[in-house]
Amino acid sequence: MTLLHAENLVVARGGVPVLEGLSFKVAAGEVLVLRGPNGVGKTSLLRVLAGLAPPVKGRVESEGAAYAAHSDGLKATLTVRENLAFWAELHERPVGDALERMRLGALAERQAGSLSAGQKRRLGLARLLVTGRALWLLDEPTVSLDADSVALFAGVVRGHVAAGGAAVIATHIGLGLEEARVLELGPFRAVERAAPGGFDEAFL
Ligand SMILES: Nc1ncnc2c1ncn2[C@@H]1O[C@H](COP(=O)(O)OP(=O)(O)OP(=O)(O)O)[C@@H](O)[C@H]1O
Repeated sequence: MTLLHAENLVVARGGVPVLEGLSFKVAAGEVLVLRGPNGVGKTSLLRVLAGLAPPVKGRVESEGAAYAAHSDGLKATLTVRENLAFWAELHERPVGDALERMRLGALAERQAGSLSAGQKRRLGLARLLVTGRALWLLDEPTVSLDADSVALFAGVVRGHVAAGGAAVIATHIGLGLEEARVLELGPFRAVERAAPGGFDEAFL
């Protein structure tokens, strides 16, 4: 079953096309890793896939996705448990075992604002579990995570796809998900973006 279908996408940021000619499908049970140098357009593409920004051209079809980005969208004054309860209510779902699965049990009564960067990240990822969405769109999900937490995260993704979910993940590091398909975005850079004289925009 296809959970995401992107067709002939042109993706812009700030009105400037950054990626073009992108077509791909993501099926249940699949992990697609987006790769490419800083500024190539991974975040911009994920925002379009999540429906947060429209594509300049092309189409995105999905049944809706859970999106997790740099700003985790956590409520700083609520506890870890309350944050998850808030998200669960929003999605009309039970909190279930999200706390335990992201090893947040011991931090359940702490205010989210007092967590370390990595702990906040784990809470942001626990949020995905309570959305009940089959498709996860993840922007650099392992930033601030230590090696154990990266492995924990990879295990949660593996469990999610084994249960019929799918994930699209922008990341610079290897996640140890051998089954993941990799989409290199470099070849899809929008031509208009290339400055004359071979100027390398990657260093802007
Ligand atoms: N708000 C914005 N307005 C205009 N241009 C932007 C904006 N945000 C990002 N850009 C530009 O759009 C291009 C794509 O950025 P994007 O964040 O999608 O890249 P990325 O591949 O996710 O990068 P990174 O690996 O550094 O996270 C970059 O050239 C960037 O400078």
